[in-house]
Parts: sequence; structure tokens; C-alpha cells
Amino acid sequence: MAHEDAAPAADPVPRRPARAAAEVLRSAFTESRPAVLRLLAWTLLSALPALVSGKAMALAVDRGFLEHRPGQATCWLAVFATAALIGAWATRQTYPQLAHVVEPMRDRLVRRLVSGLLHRAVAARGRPDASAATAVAQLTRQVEAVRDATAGQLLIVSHFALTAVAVLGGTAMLAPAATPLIAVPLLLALTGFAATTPVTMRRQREAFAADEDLARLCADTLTALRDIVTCGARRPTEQDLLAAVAAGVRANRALAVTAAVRRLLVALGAHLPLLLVVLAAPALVRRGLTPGEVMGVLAYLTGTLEPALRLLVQGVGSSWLRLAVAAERLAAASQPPPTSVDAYGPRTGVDGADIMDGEHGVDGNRGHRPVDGSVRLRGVSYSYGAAADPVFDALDLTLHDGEHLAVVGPSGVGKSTLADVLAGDVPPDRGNVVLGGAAAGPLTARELARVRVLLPQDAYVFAGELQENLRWLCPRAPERDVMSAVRALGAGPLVERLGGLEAMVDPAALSAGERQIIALVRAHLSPARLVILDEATRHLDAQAELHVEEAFRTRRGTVVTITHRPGAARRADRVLFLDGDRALVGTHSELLATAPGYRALVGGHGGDLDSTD
Ligand SMILES: Nc1ncnc2c1ncn2[C@@H]1O[C@H](COP(=O)(O)OP(=O)(O)OP(=O)(O)O)[C@@H](O)[C@H]1O
Repeated sequence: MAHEDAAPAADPVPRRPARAAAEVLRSAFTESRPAVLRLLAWTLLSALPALVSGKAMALAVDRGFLEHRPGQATCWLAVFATAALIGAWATRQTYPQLAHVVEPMRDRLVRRLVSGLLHRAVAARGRPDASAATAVAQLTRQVEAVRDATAGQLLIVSHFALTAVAVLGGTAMLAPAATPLIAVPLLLALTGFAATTPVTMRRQREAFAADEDLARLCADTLTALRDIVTCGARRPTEQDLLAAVAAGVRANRALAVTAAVRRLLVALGAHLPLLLVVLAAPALVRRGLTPGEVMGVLAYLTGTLEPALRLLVQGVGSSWLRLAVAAERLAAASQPPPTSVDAYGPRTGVDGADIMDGEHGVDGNRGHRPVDGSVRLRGVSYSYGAAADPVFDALDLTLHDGEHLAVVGPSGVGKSTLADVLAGDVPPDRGNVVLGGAAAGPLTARELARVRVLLPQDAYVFAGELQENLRWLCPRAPERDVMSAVRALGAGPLVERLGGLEAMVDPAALSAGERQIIALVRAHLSPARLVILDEATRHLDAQAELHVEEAFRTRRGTVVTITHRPGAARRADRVLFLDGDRALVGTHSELLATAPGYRALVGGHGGDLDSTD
């Protein structure tokens, strides 16, 4: 294979990779400008040996070796060695600066990527699923590739540019007459290298595509081998395969030709100046150049320019397409969906802290602000797709501020979907959702966050201080409020075990129940008057669950508890029973008396449901 560049062949090949890669580099330069400037400064110093090498060599030869003064020669060589040491130290300093350029770039890319994927998930009205998580994991690997390739490109290109300037500048000072002998071939080689880049990338893409086509055809042929033999289609199949192989050979041969031309150009840029200087040496000496100065120019060429040029070609060749391919894919994945299909319209404040800050002004649902924790659903229907059966249809529900509703029903009946609709996160296909007297539709994310809090079964706890986690929905809550919520939820022992409110929390070190407790304290502290608990106490024991129920019962506002535990249903003011065909609302006793499905669901506990389970 003649692949000059080494991108993974299994990946589909992007159409505008160069533009995407240029965009990544541009953002790295513009958004980390101070670090870029420091990087350039250190790279400049690292080019010192390149600048000094020729001159030191010239002086060592002319004033040392040719005058039989080895001490003098050694001194000049020592000057060069010192410059080399300084250059090596400066090169070492470039790496931290490089990290300051590429690491923030990586973070920005990951943020854009995750935000793009989340926006897509929201626009598709689906809840994040495992495939989204896999996509994030795969694309995060692409981000790592972009970071590494960007770092490589920055180092190689800046090192080469400064080395070339140092060599040309050094030669101009040492032997002005020799400068055109170096500058002209070098310039021609670089121009030719740049000019052949688009065609190389095109041929590289064609070679990738041909490889992919061949691999696909081979896989299809193997899968359908029995049918091919049975139908007597061996000959045409063989011809198809041979045609695909021939196309691959053609594409790779074309790429090899381009690669050979580019290598020739590089060889010319690196070796032609050497040849020209050697051939012109007698004439240069006749025009007054000393032998040491000729040696100095040769030192510039062999010791500095040629290795830098080789590094440039290898580095640019091996990582540019990889950067381009990965950058193009990331650009596509980071795009928000072209048009929002969210019937609720655009939501602002995706960032949690921003949404939750109670001091922000209200900027949506003009004139109608939610005033309490009441809920009104009228004729609400929702299905996961045009052809899918509705999860619920024409649902009516009224909850007064301060009421406690339990939602029960068999697994998969739609309880969590209802929670999403109730929370205003998912717009219904038909009907109205009114929260605290205001239509949920026009509420911004920030306004919604002040109206309701929805706790799912898997509680979200982030690495950070415990108090940051607890105050997430109410950043300005005074410590006494935080502690009173902690006590109300029975979270005192947990807070103590973790080392107090300032302790750092490692989510992985917490049990699922402990994470739920932290999320419940957070919900308790939030300003929202409507709390929706979607199996949010599932990992707690019966005693802890009672504690939680009591804490939310005494808190101002409405509570909707989605639960599989009949005990929780019995203790609620009313129960919404979803059984697939219909939704029934009533007290626990009413439903026991009138709904056989409800009786069957809680049947294991008979009519006496004193237990929590
Ligand atoms: N993102 C989705 N895309 C398509 N269908 C979905 C999606 N999420 C849920 N469903 C389907 O919608 C129906 C209701 O799911 P939902 O999770 O709301 O039920 P549930 O009553 O909460 O179930 P459980 O008690 O097991 O949590 C189920 O048939 C489920 O398969």
C-alpha cells in the first residue's frame, strides 16, 4: 500500500477534511493566544543552535583548525554545544506551552461535541440511550486524535519555519553569495509540496474509498457465498471482485505516484542546495569566502535544514490527514440539528448553573409566570414516533399545590414518559401542560428549573465539593438551609462520613443509594414548588424512604412520586394508575375498590399496605 498518511482505513472518508482541520487549528490559535505566543517564544529560542551552528563551525575552522589553534577551535565548538544545550532546554519548555494550547482546545471540542449530541437527542425527543453514550465515547477518541495531531502539527511546522529562517538568515550573514543557492531550491520544493497537497489528499481519499469498497464487497460475497454458488453467479461475482481489486490497485498506484513526486521534491529541497554549494564552492572561495565559511554553510545544510525538512514532510504527511479526518467528523457531530423539532421552542441556559441561578430575570412565557406547584394536564397525548402507539392518549390530570400524587403501573406503561411531559421536558403531541398556572410550552429552561425539579432513578452526582452538589439547584442557599435539608432527608450521617460540606465527592465511591440521598437533598433545597421523583428512592431502604417521604410532605409544594412500591401509593393523597388502556385517578382505597388492575398490581400486599414495599 502506498498510503503516505496513516488514517484508519475503516473510517468513512470525509468530504471537506482540510477545511475542518484548518478550523481546528484556527480555534487553537485564536482562543489560546497567550500560550501560542509563549510557545512561539520558546520555539524561537530552540532554533538558536540552528542559527549558531554554521557560524560556530566557520570560526572553528578558520580561526582554529586552519591556524593550528585547536584550543580556539574547541572554544567555538563549545559555543555551539552551549547553544545546543540552550536549544534543548528551550525545546523542553515548549511542551508545557503546547499543552496549554491543545488541552483547552480539547476541552472545547469535547464540550461542543457533547452539547451537539445532547441537542440532537433533545431535538429527537428521545431520552439519551446507550448508543448516544457509545457515540460520545467513540468521538472522544477522535478528539484525542485531533489533540495529538494538532500538537504534532504545531510543533513540526513552527520548528521547521524557524529553522528555515535561522538557516537562511545565518547563511545570509555568513556567506551572502550562497544564500540564493539554498533559498531558491528550498522555495521551489516547498511550493511544489504545498501545490501537490490537494491532489495527494484527493488520491488518499480515493484509495481509502477503494479499500473500503473492496472490503465491503468481500464481506458481502462471503455472506452470500452459498446463494452465489446455487445461482451459478460465480463468474459475475468474480468479475466484480476483480474490478474492485483493480480499482484499488489504480487508486493506490496513483497515490504512490504522487507520494514519489513529493518525496522527489523534498529530496530536491534538501539535497540540491547541498550539491549547488559544493559545486559552487571553488567560485565562492575565489570571491572571498573562507573555507570555514563554506564549511559553515554546509553545516547549516546537513546538520539543520535537511533533518528539519525530512521531519516536516514525515510529520505533515503522517498526521495532517488524520487530523483532517477526525476534525471533519467532530465538526459534523458537534453541529446542532438544523431546525429544532422541539414544539416547545428553543430553551436557553443549557448550562446547569446558569439555569438554576434564581437571581436571573424571567425571559419567557411573557406575562404568565408560574405561581405555585399546581399541575394541569388537558387532553395530553404522546407517542415515540408517528407510527407508534401512543404511550398515553387524551390524558387529563389536575393537581393542587401541595398535593402528593403517586403514579403506579406496570413496567413500560409510560410512567417515566409522563414524568418527562409533566416536567415540561418533552412536549406532548397534543394537549396542554400547565405548571403553576403558566403554560409549560413557552417556559425557558431557566424558568422551568424554578418551577419543577425532576429526579430520575439514577441520581447525578458530580466530582466536586459536596456543598456544590447539594446547592446545584439553589447556588445561593445559606448553610443553615443546606443543613436543614440534610437533616430533613436523614443525610447527616452521610455528610459526616464524607467529611462535611466542603469535602470532595467522588461519585464512583458512593453507592447508588448515597447518590440518591444527595440528589434528594438537592431537590429539597431547590426553589421549585413541583417535585417529581421518578423512582428516586429505589435504592433506599424502607426506613430511609419513609424519611424522604416525610421530608417532602412537610416541604412547601406538590410531589409526584413514580413508584413500584405499593406502600408509597397508600400513603399518597391520590394515586394515578396507568394500566395501558386508561389512566385512573383516585385515593388508594377508591382504586382498590374500583380497579381490578390496581388490585392485581398491589395484590401481593392485600388491602393492608402498611409496609413500604
Ligand atoms: N426513547 C424512547 N424511544 C422509543 N420508545 C421509548 C423510549 N423511551 C421509552 N420508550 C417506550 O415507551 C414506553 C413507556 O416507557 P417508560 O419508560 O415511560 O415506561 P415506565 O412505565 O416508566 O417503565 P418502567 O417502570 O420500567 O421504568 C415503553 O414501551 C418504552 O419501551
